[in-house]
Amino acid sequence: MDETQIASLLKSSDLFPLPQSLKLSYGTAGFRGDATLLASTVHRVGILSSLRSLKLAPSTIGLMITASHNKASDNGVKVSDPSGGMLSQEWEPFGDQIANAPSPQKLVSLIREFVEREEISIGGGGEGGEVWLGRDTRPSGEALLRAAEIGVSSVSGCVAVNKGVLTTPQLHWMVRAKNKGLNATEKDYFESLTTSFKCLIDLIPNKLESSKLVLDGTNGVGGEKMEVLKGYLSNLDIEIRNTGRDGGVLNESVGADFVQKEKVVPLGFGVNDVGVRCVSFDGDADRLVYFYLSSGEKKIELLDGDKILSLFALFVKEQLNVLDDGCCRLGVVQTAYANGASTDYLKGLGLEVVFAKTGVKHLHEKAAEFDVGIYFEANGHGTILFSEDYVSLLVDKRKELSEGSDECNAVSRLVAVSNLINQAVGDAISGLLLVEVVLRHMGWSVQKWNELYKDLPSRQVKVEVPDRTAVVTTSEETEALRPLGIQDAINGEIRKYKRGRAFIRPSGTEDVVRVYAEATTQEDADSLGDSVAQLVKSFLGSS
Ligand SMILES: CC(=O)N[C@H]1[C@@H](OP(=O)(O)O)O[C@H](CO)[C@@H](O)[C@@H]1O
Ligand SMILES: [Mg+2]
Repeated sequence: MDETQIASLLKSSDLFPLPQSLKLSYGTAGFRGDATLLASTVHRVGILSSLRSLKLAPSTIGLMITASHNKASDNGVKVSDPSGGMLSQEWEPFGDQIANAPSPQKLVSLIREFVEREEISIGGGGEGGEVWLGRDTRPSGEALLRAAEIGVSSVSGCVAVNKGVLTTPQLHWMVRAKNKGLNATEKDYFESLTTSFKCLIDLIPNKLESSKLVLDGTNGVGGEKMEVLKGYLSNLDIEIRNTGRDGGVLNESVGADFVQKEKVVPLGFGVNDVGVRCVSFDGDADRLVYFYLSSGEKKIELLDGDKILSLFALFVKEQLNVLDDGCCRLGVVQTAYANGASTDYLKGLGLEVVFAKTGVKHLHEKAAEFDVGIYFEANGHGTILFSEDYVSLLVDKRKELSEGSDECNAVSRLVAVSNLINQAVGDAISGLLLVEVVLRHMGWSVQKWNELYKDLPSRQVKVEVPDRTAVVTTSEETEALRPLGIQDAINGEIRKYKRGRAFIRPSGTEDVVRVYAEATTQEDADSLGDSVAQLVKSFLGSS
């Protein structure tokens, strides 16, 4: 790094001093926190993104400003690698180091060391770097995006391109397309999704009239983008509520996280919606869950990520059965939060089920090991990954099949699904379109879909503790290794309940320890959850 580069980094870092006592970690999904404290973090992630782009030159990197399901006053930042996947985990420790560097001088010396170690060539006349920036609808997003732009441009030869308000999956999709040399605008995203959606609808053998779907847009970017998408589609009957324009607050008693965790209707939904198929997005539209009201009360029937996964798995498997394609390795990936009944159901279908740590970066990695890998977190974040080799095999196969035959239709469906469902990351918009197609294909109502299996009652509790990092778990997060003795105490509680299951882990996105409990009745699940939460408090102290 030459003197001019060092001076440029020092000058731009002076503009964004680190707030006192801020301690951040890249976590499950990037850096998150109170938006007023994040300018230095976002600026530094701008620098990191430029370095990543130079390291992998020529390539475009994505930088997304969002705090997803967290409250509106929070914000955050996460990075997309050129593949459209999450930032390589190998770079996360460097991200942590620079985000927490106490002074511009220390920051620059860390960057200097890293650039040398990684042999990144800056301003050497090689390929320049490019970072595409997106943000959700949070009011703090604009100023933070500006901080990111300044960070990106303080690295010589790197340019920041502001793509404005986007969902997280849109940005990931666009970055992936750009690096593959494909058309990569937001319009291309909408066109690609709607073309494959129409193709799948055309391939439905017995088309029935479809009923109305109601979307809870969580007062965020997802509702806004679904309104744009509606303009591209004639065959989707959808009503959009909680768009953010009707006075509601982002994620406040609305959205996928609220609906999935609380199991009650979001604001804006009520007695008039009994029996209607409804869907909720989260704040950056990378998660979706379906639900319906079975009575006039607030309680809902929830169709979570596990049920969406099961629906997708059935559909894909049905197509593979038509092809009699025993050589396609189809697998599903879940986390410890997956409802035990869903895992039993999937295994009962003869599917290979594997487990990963919480956070889509972990699930994505495992799903990519299959020809077709379906992954979902129970909270509704997931997608279907098709290996490139398998898609080309399908495309070649289609050429040999007679048009309109069952085999040809099955191949066409699979290829269309690979174009519809976001290959970069879980995407509420493309997930919604695929659920709608599959339900119509099966001729199923949301109630019928819900009957695939019955969820075991479960309960999630958040416990605020002085230091959540005191909880250390095994790699699949089902057992706590620290604090010493807590797992034995948890096991003691679990043993008291029929089909009891419970685990704890530190959240990667909130300053809490999470407790998950499952049992055969809701009372038992609640009681198990509460007693494990009590154990957490007594081992770690409450804050
Ligand atoms: C139990 C739960 O829902 N955890 C969520 C949540 O992570 P935590 O590390 O649990 O805070 O946010 C992540 C990002 O959206 C998501 O991937 C994950 O599934
Ligand atoms: Mg999200």
